[in-house]
Amino acid sequence: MLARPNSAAARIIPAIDVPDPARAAEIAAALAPHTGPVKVGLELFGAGGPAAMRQVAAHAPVFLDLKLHDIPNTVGSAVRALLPIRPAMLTIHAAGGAAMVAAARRAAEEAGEDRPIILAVTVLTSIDTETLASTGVSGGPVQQVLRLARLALDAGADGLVCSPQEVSRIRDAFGAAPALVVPGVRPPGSEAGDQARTATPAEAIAAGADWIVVGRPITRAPDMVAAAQGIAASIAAGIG
Ligand SMILES: O=c1ccn([C@@H]2O[C@H](COP(=O)(O)O)[C@@H](O)[C@H]2O)c(=O)[nH]1
Repeated sequence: MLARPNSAAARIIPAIDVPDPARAAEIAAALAPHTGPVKVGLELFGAGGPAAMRQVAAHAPVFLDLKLHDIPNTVGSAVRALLPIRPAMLTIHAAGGAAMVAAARRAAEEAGEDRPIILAVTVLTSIDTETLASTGVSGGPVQQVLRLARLALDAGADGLVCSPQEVSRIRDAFGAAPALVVPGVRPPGSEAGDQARTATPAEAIAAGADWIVVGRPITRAPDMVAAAQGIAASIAAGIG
């Protein structure tokens, strides 16, 4: 399994959300010396499938963020089908329930020691209190994140995806063991866009994130490498 990061740069997962596999491989090649694992998500996987993921994986371990959410048999089978492309990390939705999480973990274990880290997405970082309430969940994101975190970790998830605003609460409740991968991260002065629960890279890491996921603030910057280096410097200094 992928080890926890040991440098500020290694904590940054750039999200390569482009629909062009060749461009994605170029971005991965440029950023890999300055960051950690790279994210392949629904946009790139939808455009280029396993072949696109393999091209990216030539440069860095892949955080395959497909957010699987289906009946347990289907999710277990989907995880099994993805093992040959060797994702380092793979996401499922905690809201799929304990049996679904357990099926994902069991399937991942078929890969042996090099198996992917199974990460359960709690509440998407684009969801605020009002949006969550509109789906029938009252009490706010923190409460729901903690509820889903317990469900997922008890069922066998290796870690969680949550916003920077819940990281310290998760560490308080569950300690150092769960791997925490944290999107919704915005360097000071950058646009939140559709992200609702945000904090800066340094704040997310100080709260206890293992990895932060940063997409547009890096991939839409005039100089992607400089943007990634700036984020790493802010983490190392604990500022920003
Ligand atoms: O709750 C979640 C889970 C995953 N993501 C993913 O992270 C990146 C964030 O991209 P930005 O451009 O930095 O907003 C993106 O690939 C999402 O699919 C998330 O944002 N929130």
